[in-house]
Amino acid sequence: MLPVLLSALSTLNYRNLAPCTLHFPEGVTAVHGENGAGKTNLLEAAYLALTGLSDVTRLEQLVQQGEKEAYVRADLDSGGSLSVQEVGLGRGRRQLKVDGVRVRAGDLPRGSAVWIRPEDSELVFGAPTGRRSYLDSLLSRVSARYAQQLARYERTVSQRNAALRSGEAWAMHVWDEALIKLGPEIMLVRRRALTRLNELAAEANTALGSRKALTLELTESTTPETFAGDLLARQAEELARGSTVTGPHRDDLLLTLGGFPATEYASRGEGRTIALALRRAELELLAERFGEKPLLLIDDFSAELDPGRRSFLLDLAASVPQAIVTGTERAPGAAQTLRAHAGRFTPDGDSRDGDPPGGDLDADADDDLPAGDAWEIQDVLEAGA
Ligand SMILES: Nc1ncnc2c1ncn2[C@@H]1O[C@H](COP(=O)(O)OP(=O)(O)OP(=O)(O)O)[C@@H](O)[C@H]1O
Repeated sequence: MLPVLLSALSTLNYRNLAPCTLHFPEGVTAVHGENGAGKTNLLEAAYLALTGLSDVTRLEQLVQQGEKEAYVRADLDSGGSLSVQEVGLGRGRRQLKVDGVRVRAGDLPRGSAVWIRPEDSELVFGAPTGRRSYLDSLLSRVSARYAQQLARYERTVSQRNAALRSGEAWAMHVWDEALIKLGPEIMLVRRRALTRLNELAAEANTALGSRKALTLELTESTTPETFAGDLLARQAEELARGSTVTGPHRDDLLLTLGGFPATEYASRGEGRTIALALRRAELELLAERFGEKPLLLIDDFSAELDPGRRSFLLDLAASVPQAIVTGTERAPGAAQTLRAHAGRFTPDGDSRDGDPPGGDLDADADDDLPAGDAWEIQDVLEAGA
């Protein structure tokens, strides 16, 4: 299958980024610049335009301060077949279009990008929620049915929790029935996927030079077989606490390094290594599922990493059809190098192939964007458009 390449990314009113259209060649684009220049924001915008996903709690955080709406657009090229994905953002609103037609987030190509960043260490050291959402968001991308069942399950848990808080013991059997229909399938898909994810993460951990074995295992609060009985048995406790305490929404992904739980025992560096292994496993799983390697976005390739692990990241970037690698220093061996400064990106003269600077970049190219104040943002954001 031909890889899908990001040929251009346009943004308007996105965080601190100046309006721009950046063009990307095949291979690695290195983006370097001082702290706060906008490097992470660029990767975040690319990830959003490609996948429709963002992990901010409020969408308005993505809109430039003082503005009401923001817009990002990805121009994609798959062996000459072109398509455009657009995302419009407003207060609490997000609208997506593919080739001008409104779509839902789940309709965007689900395996198109993987984002690796220093904050990934939180997957190891943070609360179970982060590890669960790593697994759920990966499985939701691998299987549309999983995404749908999980959304239904989570909605049912919220409704059941509301009923528990109102002391509606009489209504519990209705919610329990719905959970018992949805929960076991979620648990079984997680178990199956984890077998493969575990192998991929272990391979990546070895490739990263770790001498301690990494294993991934689910810590389940219940099982498909016992879920119905567990819900009944804990109903009194749940009514007292006002929340559902058993079910796949309470599972954790247990990471073990050298036989010890990594969350409690791993060093900072080991934690970063495990997080890198998890991201490479994500990339490999998506590639196996969709038959092509995703665009790789690597934020701050040198942060907290020794030379061996930096080379691992750079080799990983070189192994995919296209990657964007940021850092305060310039990633070596790139096909294109951009310098970030105050939300703007200018070409570095020193690109590997000696191309004249600027050939691939069109910063501040307002003429490439829809013209006028309201331009297509309004169109993209219009409810029901
Ligand atoms: N909604 C917003 N409007 C305007 N500016 C914003 C908004 N959100 C974030 N910023 C600013 O964007 C700037 C760039 O942030 P970004 O994380 O992209 O920098 P960076 O180049 O990755 O830096 P570092 O090397 O420190 O990681 C920050 O100064 C931040 O305050």
